Amino acid sequence: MSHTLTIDGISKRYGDVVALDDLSFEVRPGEIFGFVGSNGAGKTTTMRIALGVLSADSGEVRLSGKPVDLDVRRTIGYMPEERGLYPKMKVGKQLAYLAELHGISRSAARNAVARWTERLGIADRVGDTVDALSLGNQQRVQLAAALVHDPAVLVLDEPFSGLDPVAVDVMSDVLVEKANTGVPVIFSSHQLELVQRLCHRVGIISHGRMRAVGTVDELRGGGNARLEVHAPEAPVGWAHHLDGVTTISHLDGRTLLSLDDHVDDQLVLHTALKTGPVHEFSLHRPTLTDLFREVVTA
Ligand SMILES: Nc1ncnc2c1ncn2[C@@H]1O[C@H](COP(=O)(O)OP(=O)(O)OP(=O)(O)O)[C@@H](O)[C@H]1O
Repeated sequence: MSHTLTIDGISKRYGDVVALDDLSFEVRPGEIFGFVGSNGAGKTTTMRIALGVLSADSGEVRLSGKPVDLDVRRTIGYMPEERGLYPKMKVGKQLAYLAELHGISRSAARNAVARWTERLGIADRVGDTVDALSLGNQQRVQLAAALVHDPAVLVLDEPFSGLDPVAVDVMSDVLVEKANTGVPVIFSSHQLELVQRLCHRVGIISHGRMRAVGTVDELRGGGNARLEVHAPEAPVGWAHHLDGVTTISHLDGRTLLSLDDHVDDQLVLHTALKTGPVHEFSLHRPTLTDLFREVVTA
């Protein structure tokens, strides 16, 4: 059965710190949702509340309409940011134990451990204790721990941090594969190129509030266009007087401008030509990184 994870108006304070302020969004069946935001924006707090290990002051998290209780929690595959493995326990034994904790039979757990350790490239380490593994391999074990009980939802807190490029590819393939079976997948990350490439939709959180949600294309369409102008003789500030035009940078005759919707780029070209020759004039849509900067500094 496919599920929708709904975060409905959750707020959370730690003393005076407002960690989450009426946050709402949903992750749909088969969707990979990228959850991005600055350090301290509220991502981990949201995910911990979604899993039910932390309670919200107000608001609710539901899985297909059902509030997250102990039963629902067992169907969620969670990868915590602080990681949560027993360092002295053997990888295979630990994964089988965690699968059984989620209600999987012993033989099914054994099969799942074999399947996922093979898939994640750690099959030859099942007899080792976790603390004997490199950090990247511990992370693969942590992902295996989130997968061995065949979860209905995946909630992953910075699963890509510290992974080598091959491990990033393996992790990406696994998330796509799970989403293709109808599982909603949410992960947080600071690697925005990866998020842009992998996610169906993205949510940008800042100071505990969701500032933008949508497909990468929707978000990029909504952001200001970027104009790159190479006019070697143009003085600093040549575009400052133009209405709706913001200078982002100016270096060695190359100026990067942000254009509001109503701005006619030909007027900008005209202005640039008045300063001398224009060797390059190119308009592009913002990347997710550009949008992120715009949203979090707004
Ligand atoms: N246990 C806690 N006690 C007090 N304040 C906390 C606690 N946990 C989180 N906070 C505060 O809540 C806010 C949100 O933190 P959170 O860890 O959710 O952010 P984050 O987006 O996951 O950050 P990062 O990208 O750095 O992991 C921050 O201001 C943080 O300092």
